[in-house]
Order: sequence, then structure tokens, then C-alpha cells
Amino acid sequence: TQSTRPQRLLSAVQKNATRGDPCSVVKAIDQFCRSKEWAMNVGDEKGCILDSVVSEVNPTTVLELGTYCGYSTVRIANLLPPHAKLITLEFNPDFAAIARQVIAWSGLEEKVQLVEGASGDLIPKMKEDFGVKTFDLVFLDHWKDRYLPDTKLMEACGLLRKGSILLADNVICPGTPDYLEYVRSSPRYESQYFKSHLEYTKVEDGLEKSVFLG
Ligand SMILES: Nc1ncnc2c1ncn2[C@@H]1O[C@H](/C=C/CNC(=O)c2cc([N+](=O)[O-])cc(O)c2O)[C@@H](O)[C@H]1O
Ligand SMILES: [Mg+2]
Repeated sequence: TQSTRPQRLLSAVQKNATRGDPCSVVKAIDQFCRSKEWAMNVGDEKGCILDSVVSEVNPTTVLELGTYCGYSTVRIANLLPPHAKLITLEFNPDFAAIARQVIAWSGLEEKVQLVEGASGDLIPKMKEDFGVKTFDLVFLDHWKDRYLPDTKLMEACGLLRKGSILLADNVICPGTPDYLEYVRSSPRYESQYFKSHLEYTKVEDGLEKSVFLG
């Protein structure tokens, strides 16, 4: 049977990256996506912006929406302080299975809790079932039409505190117009656009960083 792109991406990691070395896992995926097959990872250029925001926030609790193959999961987890936790949500079981192996290869399983399911169902369970108070950082990278409803859901569930940071991928390409309008016009957010390029291409894209003001 034909392999899938995530399976081929995982094989490239197992072949080219060193077990327990997160940076080599990130490099192996970027090399695979540049030289073999494009895949919708945040990538190296936007990944550097992600890294700088994670380092600046130095979060204890992080939520990632849309694990896919675990590329940004590994990038974020690699920068977390000891005892910090990253919860990442993925509803496609095949992608989740690949991501678990990518995360395991990087040696960062201790810092990552991958939960299979839809964000709309899981966000309301974060406090009770996952012992979360509030998130210091949320990375949005799932279906683009879910960014706004899930942000409103996180607000409603009391998962954001004064100073919580939302970092959203693809606000230009493929684009998240309703989300962008909301965080840029709402008095409850202070937003900043980081201009970049769509992963592995010259097409414009960027990340929007929004601070929840409470
Ligand atoms: N509600 C939900 N709960 C849990 N998991 C969910 C979810 N909605 C989607 N997902 C998962 O998140 C990933 C989707 C990403 C969409 N990105 C994209 O569509 C995307 C597209 C391009 N592009 O086309 O150039 C570039 C990019 O960087 C992109 O992130 C998939 O793994 C999917 O299974
Ligand atoms: Mg993306």
C-alpha cells in the first residue's frame, strides 16, 4: 500500500535525525520539505519567529491547536523550561500517530501531552480533565476557520489570563480574515504582525501575536 506524506516525513526523520536531538529532527523535516515534498509545517523562517516568541514568553503552560506531524510541537517543547507542559490537540488519528513518533524521536515526550480530538470538544475540558488553570501561550495552526471560534471558546472557558499570548500561523496565507479582524479590533487584545513567508516558499505569510488584556 502507498505510504502517506506524513509517513514519508517520519521516515526522513528516523533516517536523518539523531534520536534525542530535537534540533536534528527540525532540520531533517525542513530538509525533507525543501528537497522532497512540501508539507504544512510552520517551517524554518516562521519557526525562528515562533522560537523568539516562546523564548520571550518563557511559558509554563502552552496549548497548540493542530499538531499535524509535530514539527512545531518539537520546536516549542525544545525551548520550554523544566516542568513546563505543552498540550497539543490533533483530531486526525493518523497524523497523531506520526506526531507521537516524531516527538518521541526528539526525546521530548516528557514535556508534551498530545491529545487526540477536536479543539471544540477538548478546550472546555482543559480545566477539569487536564488540570489547566490558564495558558501562558497558545499556538494556533489548525483549520483556519477554527481560529476565531476557538479563541472565543478559550475566553469563555476562562483559559486566558491578563498577558496570555496567542500566536497564530497563516494569517495571510491561507489567511484567517475573521480572526485577524477580531484580535486587531477588539479592545481586549493588543496585536502585532510578524511578516514572513509561507513555509518553504517566497509567498508572503506571517504570524500574528496577540496579548490578551483581560
Ligand atoms: N478543530 C481541530 N481540532 C484538532 N485538530 C485539528 C482541528 N482542525 C484541524 N486540525 C488538525 O490540524 C491540522 C490542520 C492544519 C491546517 N493547516 C493548513 O491548512 C495550512 C495550510 C497551508 N497552506 O495551504 O499553504 C499552510 C499552513 O501553514 C497551514 O497550517 C491537521 O493535522 C488537522 O488534522
Ligand atoms: Mg500553518
